[in-house]
Amino acid sequence: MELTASRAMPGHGWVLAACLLLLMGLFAALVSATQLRPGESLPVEVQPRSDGVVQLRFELPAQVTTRWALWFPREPVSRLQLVAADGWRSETLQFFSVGADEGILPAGYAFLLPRDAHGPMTLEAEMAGGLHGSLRPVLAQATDVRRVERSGVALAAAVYGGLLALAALALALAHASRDRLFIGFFGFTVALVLLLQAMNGHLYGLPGVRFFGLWQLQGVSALTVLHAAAALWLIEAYAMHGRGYRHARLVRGLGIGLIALAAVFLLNLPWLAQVSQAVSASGWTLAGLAVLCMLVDAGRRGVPMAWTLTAATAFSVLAGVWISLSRHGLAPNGPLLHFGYQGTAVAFALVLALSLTHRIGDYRNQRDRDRLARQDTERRMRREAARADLSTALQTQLNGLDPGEIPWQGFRLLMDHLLPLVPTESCIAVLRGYQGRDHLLVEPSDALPSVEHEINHRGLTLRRQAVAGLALQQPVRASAGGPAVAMEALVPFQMRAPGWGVLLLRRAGGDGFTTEEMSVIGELARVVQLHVDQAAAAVKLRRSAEIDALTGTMNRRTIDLWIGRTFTDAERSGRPVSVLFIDLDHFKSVNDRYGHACGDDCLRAVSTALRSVLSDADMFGRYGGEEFIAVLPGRDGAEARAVGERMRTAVENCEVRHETQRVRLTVSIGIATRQRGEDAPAAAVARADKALYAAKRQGRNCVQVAPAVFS
Ligand SMILES: Nc1nc2c(ncn2[C@@H]2O[C@H](COP(=O)(O)OP(=O)(O)OP(=O)(O)O)[C@@H](O)[C@H]2O)c(=O)[nH]1
Repeated sequence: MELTASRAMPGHGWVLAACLLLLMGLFAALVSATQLRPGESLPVEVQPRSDGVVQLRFELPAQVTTRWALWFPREPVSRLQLVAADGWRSETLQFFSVGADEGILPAGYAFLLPRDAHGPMTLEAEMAGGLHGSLRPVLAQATDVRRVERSGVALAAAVYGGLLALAALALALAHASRDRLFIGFFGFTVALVLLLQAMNGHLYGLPGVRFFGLWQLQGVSALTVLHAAAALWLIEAYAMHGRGYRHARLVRGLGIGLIALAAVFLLNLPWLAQVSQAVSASGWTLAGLAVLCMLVDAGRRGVPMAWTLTAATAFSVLAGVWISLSRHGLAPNGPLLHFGYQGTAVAFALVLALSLTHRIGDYRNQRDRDRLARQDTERRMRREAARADLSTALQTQLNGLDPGEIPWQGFRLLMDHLLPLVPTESCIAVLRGYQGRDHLLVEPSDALPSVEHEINHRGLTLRRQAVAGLALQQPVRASAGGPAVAMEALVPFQMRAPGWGVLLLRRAGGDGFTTEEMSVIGELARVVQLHVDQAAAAVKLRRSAEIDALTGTMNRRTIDLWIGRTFTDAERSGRPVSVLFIDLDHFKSVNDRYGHACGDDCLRAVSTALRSVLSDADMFGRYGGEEFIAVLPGRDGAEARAVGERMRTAVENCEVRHETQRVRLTVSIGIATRQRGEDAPAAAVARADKALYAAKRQGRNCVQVAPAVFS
């Protein structure tokens, strides 16, 4: 089975769009809550002076019904204090050190004006740390300022909470998947949270990390470039997943440069303080552009979510650059832009998180592929084990069987090994004319009578299907045209015509056999047939080594083997054994006169005539050329002479017909009987040979029995 790795999850785009819309809606609601409604604030005239002091002019209502406050968004000025001409001084607020009464996530600097303040007022805002362009004072009633502060806290909490939730998710995914990419995402998110906290001035009020305020703006710069390096590494790993990026070395070099820059910022060198912001903003922008290039390249290659990430990155870079410029008074500023940057950063992190969930789909596909591969391996191993088991069983159990029993036993073993692998209701092996015999094997065996009838009925069709040689599946119907009650797998055996055979397996219901099952059936059937053919051929070969090809009687090798055993048995039992040597008379002249083919016919005819005289207990064979031998266990010399005489007569009366010729032959016979103490045949054979020689000398066509000692 082939798996296509689905890169995108179904409905993923909709989930993403819905999440983003929800997030943006939440941000819009929270940001609007941080704004004062029209009429809630009074105008303030801002006049920066060359000595760094900013003059603020405004007019409070004459009626003192409520307390007024001046509120500044929390920008990174190191110190801020308001001074009135009459000597009134506000408390001093610092960006890098949050006072205990400012709360944990202050959104701005709030100064309560004197209780009785009314009419026109001029205040001087003394600040250190630059960034005058970002000073946007808001004059409102103290209760409204507190509400704006509370909304700011809620917005910041939502931003940090969302990002920290994504960081926790990244850690969980990293643990589950052991993919370094999720650790990268965790690092990216944590760096983003720290950066936003540092930029919003929240980091310096948190217990445990307050000390970070020591680095002042250089700390913010270090976090800026670290965040840029994390984004660079993460996007390179995500977008270039499994494939080298053309400019990978450049990107890595930039990343290492940014980390080195962060280390330099953390040295807190005084001369760097002035330029750290500009340098870090440039590094951040450069990294953003590199990320954009990689994402565009990835988008072109069809990496999922690459275009969405490109859009989110472009927004983030633009917002970041804009904020940087506006802080230096080079671009218009506004709360929406400030908070919008935070929203864009969170949206970017969310899009990235959703993009990374594609990896989960990849893992799932990979796991499915692994599982399928494992199942496939297990199946192959089971199949291989079954094949090996069957081969071993066939090798041991077919050995030494009668040729007629070999196919039956072989196909019985096939069923025994096949049925546990391919569960079926019934299994039938039909063999016709296979090695000269018909076989029908049925499992379960009590179905044999009905199967026999059915197979006879289907004989012609089955034969046609067997000869076609194609394994197939077909429905089995209870009646012609009726519904299918079972599926039948038909696997033909490859047999030499006119023999044919098929294996039929039936499975109840409509469930057919899988391709794998059909293949296993075919493979095991082939294995069995191979072994059966080999076993039958081996028997044939063994027989041909024992039998004389011309006469079909034992050959000399077999006779030598058996005569030795007969003599050993006779010595043990004390019974007599006689050996007869029979030689055709003047056979050379038969060959010369009628030809060799006629001579062969004569040898066959004489062999049959001689054998006809002997009993089953006697041994007979061709000893070589025109010489035969007979071994008669339990017969003494007199009995052997009588047998020899009958043999001689049988040949004498035999007329061999070859084409138009009629040939008559005679034989001379020499006989010897085992003597006491002889447990080997050599001496008796030699005496029989001498007796034969004597018979030839006597004039042939006669029988001579060897005396104990020839003179
Ligand atoms: N056609 C045929 N002839 C064979 C075969 N084996 C041996 N012969 C022949 O048997 C003949 C044996 O001849 P000889 O040993 O001279 O004996 P003989 O002619 O039978 O004469 P005597 O044994 O003395 O009676 C030879 O001509 C062999 O060629 C065989 O397998 N087929």
